[in-house]
Parts: sequence; C-alpha cells; structure tokens
Amino acid sequence: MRTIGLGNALVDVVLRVKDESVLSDIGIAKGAMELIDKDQMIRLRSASTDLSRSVSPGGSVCNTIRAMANLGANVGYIGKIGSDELAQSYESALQQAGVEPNFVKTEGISGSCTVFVTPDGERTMATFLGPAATLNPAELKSEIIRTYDCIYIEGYLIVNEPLFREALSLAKEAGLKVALDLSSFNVVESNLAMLQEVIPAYVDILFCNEQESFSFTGLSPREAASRLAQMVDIAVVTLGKEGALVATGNEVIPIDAVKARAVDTTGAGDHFAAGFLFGLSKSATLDRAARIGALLASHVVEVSGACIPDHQWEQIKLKVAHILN
Ligand SMILES: OC[C@H]1O[C@H](O)[C@H](O)[C@@H]1O
Repeated sequence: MRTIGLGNALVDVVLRVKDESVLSDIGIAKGAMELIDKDQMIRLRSASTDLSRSVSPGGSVCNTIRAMANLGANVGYIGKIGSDELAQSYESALQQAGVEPNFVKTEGISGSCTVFVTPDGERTMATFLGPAATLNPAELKSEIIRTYDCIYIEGYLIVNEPLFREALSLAKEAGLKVALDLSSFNVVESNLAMLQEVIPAYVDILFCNEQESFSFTGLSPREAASRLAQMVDIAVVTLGKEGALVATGNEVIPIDAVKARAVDTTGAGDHFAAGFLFGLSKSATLDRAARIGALLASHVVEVSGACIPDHQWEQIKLKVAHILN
C-alpha cells in the first residue's frame, strides 16, 4: 500500500518550560494547538523563559509519513514551504528518510510550530502556518495523488476548507483509502458540523485521541470508539499510557501501551498512526497493526520533539518484524 500524506509542513521549535504558568501567560489551553501570526511567534519565542530549545522537522502528518518511511514504507508527502533555510533542511530530512516529497514552494519564511513542553511531558502548540496556510486546491495534483493507495490527512487542514474538501473528493474519486486524524480537541469543537458531514461520507480510517473523541461524540472512549466505527471502517482512539482502542463493525479491540519513560508527548499520536498504517500496508491484523503503533509511540515520547533518532530505527524494525510474524 502506497500512502501519501497531506498536511501543514512545519518546523518545530520545542521549548521545555519550567511550569504551566507560561501557558496561561500566552493564553493557550494545555494540550491544545492555536494558530498565531508571525509577530506573535517572534514575541513568544523571545519572551519564553525556556529551559532548553531544539529545532526539528515537524507537522503532524509529516511526522507520520517520515516514521513510515523509516520503517521502509513506500510513502510521499504534499505540503507547502517557503524559500528559507528551514525549508531546505525540511525537504532534505524527508528525502533522507526515503519520503517522496511533493512540495509546493513559495517566497518567504516557512511555517513553524512553537511547542511548549511542560514538566509532565504534555505538549501545547502555537503554530505560525506561513506558506502552509496558502496551499490551495489547484496546487493538489491529481496525477500524483492517484498513484497512491491511501491518503493520510490531518484535521488541522480543516481551517483551509476548500483544500480539505478538494483533497477528500480527489482521493475518493481516484479510489484511495482516506485516513484522517482529528488533530486537536479545539479543532474538533470549532468544526463539528463539517466533521459530522465529511467523516461518514469520505473517511475510511479515523484516528483521534481521548479528548478529540469526546469533543466529537460527547462519549466515553469505549462508547466513542463504537460510535465512530459506525461511521468509518476502522476507528482508532489513542489513550496515552492506557493504550488504545481499535474499533471496526461491532468489535472494539483494546491495545496495551508499551511502557516508556515519557519526557515529551509531541508526535505520540502521529507515530501511533505511522505504525498502524504501516501494519495495514503489510496486511497485519488490526491488533498487530495497533501494537506497532503503540511501539512507535513509546519510542517517540522518550525523546524531546517528534523525531525518533536515526540510530534507533534498526532496533525498532526488528521489533516490528517480530510483531508482524
Ligand atoms: O502532532 C505533533 C505535531 O503537530 C504540529 O503540527 C507540530 O508540528 C508537531 O510536530
């Protein structure tokens, strides 16, 4: 199964902060993602009293696609970047991982996400979309999309409604499976009606975490998983340390988390999705695919930022092969 990702191409600047007061100072709810403009981004970064900061390629779907490529999957990515150094390093990080990049390029600085990591490891994000926000439906190339079997889209794109709708209908017309991640509880709350319309109509595989599933259904995780499985073929509700629920038809399969010493939850859901989609691409059962997801999530939460270090992949691949066999 060849999978193409579509998302906001963003460079992450991960700031470890000493307590949650930073979040109330900047007015972002813990665990949420809020959009900010360039001036706000500059102000935030210079005002932040962070304990440490690191820069790495991010963007939710891009994290998933890069991790799938590191496992050896056949994957591509569509996103829009600027003309700065960040854009160059972003593109080469993808190429190095083996992703087929399909970037639309424009003038100016690339989008970036300021990720605040509090001492409990939770991440809260302030995103300057930059060029990513201007990716438009005409820039989606159907001749590229139709060479894939599955498209993976992030819920963050809902704010760009024409693009979001065009991607869904292009993919469906071309016979691709559509996988969607709900991205953030506040994105779900602000776009509930649209999601209620498009999910049953277009989506085959839905990923969300506990908060997002609650914002969408108002139900407990297990009830939500069952409800979502009435709308899509496969619904995955991730539960952090409690593991995940995978639902299909009338069946809900609980999946244990893989124990980890979590320092930063950035990219945990993205890596769960990577492992799960990789498993499906190898015709694994839902249980095994989700166990690969849990494995990848356990690795990424042990590092700062959303990138598992290169040297860990050989060992991860052995563990994945063990799960698949
Ligand atoms: O899911 C985590 C990702 O969301 C945002 O898109 C950040 O870029 C981060 O890497």
